[in-house]
Amino acid sequence: MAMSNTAEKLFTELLAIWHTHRASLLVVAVSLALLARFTTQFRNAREKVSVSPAPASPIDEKKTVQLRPEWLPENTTIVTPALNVDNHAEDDASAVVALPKRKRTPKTVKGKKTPKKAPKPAIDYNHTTDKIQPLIFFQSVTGTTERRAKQVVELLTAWTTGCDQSASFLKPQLLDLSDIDYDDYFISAPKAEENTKFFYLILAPTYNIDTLLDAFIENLSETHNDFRIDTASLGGLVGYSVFGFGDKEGWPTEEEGFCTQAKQVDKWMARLTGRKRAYPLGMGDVKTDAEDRLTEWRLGVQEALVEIAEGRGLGEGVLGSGDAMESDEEDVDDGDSGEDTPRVDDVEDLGGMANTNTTTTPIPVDFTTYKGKAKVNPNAPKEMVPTTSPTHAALTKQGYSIIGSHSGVKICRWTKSALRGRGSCYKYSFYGIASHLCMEATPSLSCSNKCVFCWRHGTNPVGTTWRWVTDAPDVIFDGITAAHYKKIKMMKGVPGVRAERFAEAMRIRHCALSLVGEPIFYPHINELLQIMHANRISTFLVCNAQHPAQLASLVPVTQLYVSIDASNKESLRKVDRPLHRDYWERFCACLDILRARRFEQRTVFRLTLVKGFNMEEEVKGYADLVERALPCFVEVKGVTYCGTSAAGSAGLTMQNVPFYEEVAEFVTLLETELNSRGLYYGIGAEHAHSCCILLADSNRFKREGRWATRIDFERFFDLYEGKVEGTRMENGKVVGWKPEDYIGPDTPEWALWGNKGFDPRDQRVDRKGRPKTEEEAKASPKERAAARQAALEF
Ligand SMILES: Cc1cc2nc3c(=O)[nH]c(=O)nc-3n(C[C@H](O)[C@H](O)[C@H](O)COP(=O)(O)O)c2cc1C
Ligand code: SF4
Repeated sequence: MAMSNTAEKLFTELLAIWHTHRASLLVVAVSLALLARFTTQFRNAREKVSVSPAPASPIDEKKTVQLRPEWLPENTTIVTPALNVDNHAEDDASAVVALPKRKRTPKTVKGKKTPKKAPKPAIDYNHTTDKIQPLIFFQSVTGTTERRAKQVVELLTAWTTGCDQSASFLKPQLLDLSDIDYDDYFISAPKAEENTKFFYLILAPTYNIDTLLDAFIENLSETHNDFRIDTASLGGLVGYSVFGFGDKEGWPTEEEGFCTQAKQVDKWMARLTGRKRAYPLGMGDVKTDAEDRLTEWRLGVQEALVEIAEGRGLGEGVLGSGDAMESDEEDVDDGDSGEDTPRVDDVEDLGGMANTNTTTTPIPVDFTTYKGKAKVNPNAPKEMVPTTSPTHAALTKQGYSIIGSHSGVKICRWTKSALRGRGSCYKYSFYGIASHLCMEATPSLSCSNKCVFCWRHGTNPVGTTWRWVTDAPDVIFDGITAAHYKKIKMMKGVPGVRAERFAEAMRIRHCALSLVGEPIFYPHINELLQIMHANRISTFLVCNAQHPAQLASLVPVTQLYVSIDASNKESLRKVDRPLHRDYWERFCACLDILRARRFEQRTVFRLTLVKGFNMEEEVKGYADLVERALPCFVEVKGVTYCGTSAAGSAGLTMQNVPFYEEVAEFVTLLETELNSRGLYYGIGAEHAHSCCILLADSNRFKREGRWATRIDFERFFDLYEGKVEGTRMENGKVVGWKPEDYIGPDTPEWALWGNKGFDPRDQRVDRKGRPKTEEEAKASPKERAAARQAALEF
């Protein structure tokens, strides 16, 4: 009872206080709430700042590299859920600011796209003054399409010279899509005389594996979606038509994949030309009717050419005249309703319309039999190099072991040479890596360049984004090491193999991630590197300076390379033939990243000199690049001629291979130029046999007047594993150590400039394996040229 009275009294008093101070209490409560909210916001903001910690390494400039959204990786296809946990490339890196990742979409839209609708077909052709230049493009992996394209050119040439309208035609030209620069033909019509008008014919096979055609199609789509470029930028053409080759035995219907890539090419060309399809897409089955279908198509094309030449145009609005909306795939991502398009026929109806004769113009059903829903998902990821592909066959024939579907390993000539005591490659002379302890591998056989000196043109997978089935890093590691050991074991019975070296070789100490392709393209490169480091395998990684986002987020390696294939934008375009249109901006961003990381890991510029392409007049330009990135080392190497037809078609011959003396002269000039700018690089070592010379930063890699370019590998791992006090790896970043901390012994006398770089403990042999005397070892230029051909790439 007493308790209840007290409570009642307390309640009455509180009520009285509330009535008296109601206003002030409310003000206090609101203020407290506002303060609490403000504090929370402030704390969140601070937490966000700390997500990008300041670089732990002693980076002197705090210069940040802006990563553009379009440089961030996309389209990573993961095969097992376990792989999905960490796509490293989305992380940021020291001194690198990553912009928010753009939406995952196969498109590269870089701004607002205007206009949305492709213009109606209007042919800018004056039949009294203009001439038609037919260009016949083809892509071929096994040669069928190339042969057929040549036939078409021959027949068209005969027809254009003999027909009534012959005065209107220029001689048809044949162009291989593997060799041309897309930008010269597929952004806008090529530059020519004012009264020359172009007509494109494209002959394309279909492959359900990656070929160069994937890159071509991607390029067409990017051009269409690039806001800087007119949506119908090929509107200047007078017309186009596509013919596809496929195989009905393996891909019986279009739904099952017959000629899908030709259909895609046709779709994008319709868009890019503003619906100037002069004749419907033709398709032929290589095993049955290809010849008949091709003849039929060619005759149709000729008729269309006559109409254009006589000033009758393409026949606007008529089916087959190039309506850009004719495919079920064409509009999925465009947001284009197509409301005012004269003929937005649903493709599923086209076959039906033809059959029921509801249209006045017959549809050549043999060519375009669009019907039914696709059962095969055209966007399903492909294997980069499936076992059934010509690329797989070609690589295997050349001694590569393909691991999974996108990685490769090969034991190089130097590994064999070192096993037999006949000398290691330049990596031994410069850095102390004995070739028999080295494994050469890549987790990505694909690349985003088509360098003139690359032997893989035509069959190699290329692309600007990773879009393949992805293998797990541990599977790749197990596969490449097992394949490497297997190949080493095969050397057991080879005459001259030294027992002790053979035994040593059964423990891989080093991995050169460079072979072919672009290793940082592989989305799980960081995990793969970490597995290697955990096994105390040191890593040299060479990248092509086209993937700044991946480079920025790469974990430290023992030595990080960037290929510098030219000193300026124009020259880089000619030498590397990059697929990325913003290749120069990407390249420069990679240089800035290299500069930011030069105190974390040893950074290297790799120059490959090609006479007539990137040597002459470029010393100053290369010096500018060195000044920009300040790499620890600059390796200068003469190109190795691969002697394939691909090299020939890229315009490369033996004349483009510089002599060692020419490389030496170039390096001396570069050294002088750098020194004149206060950049004290000097020639630290040479390996004449590989036509390779090393420039090194003398402030960092010279001790008491002696060059110290070699690496202390054990020390590298001790630092990496935190076994040296104050050092560790933290979140994939170096803490408490720098490249100078793992410098090895002085560069040996025999590797220094002027001594040619051959370890005297090894035996020099001639090309037939016979021992060379000291005198014979002083090779003539001719012998050196021959040796240079034998020298392997990295
Ligand atoms: C690995 C491989 C994959 C192929 N994929 C397809 C396909 O998906 N659809 C198709 O219609 N034909 C396909 N073909 C058949 C080729 O398109 C056909 O053989 C063509 O003629 C090859 O042309 P080329 O010799 O000019 O490279 C494929 C052939 C190979 C060897
Ligand atoms: S970067 Fe290497 S693999 Fe790629 S195209 Fe150039 S040479 Fe070939």
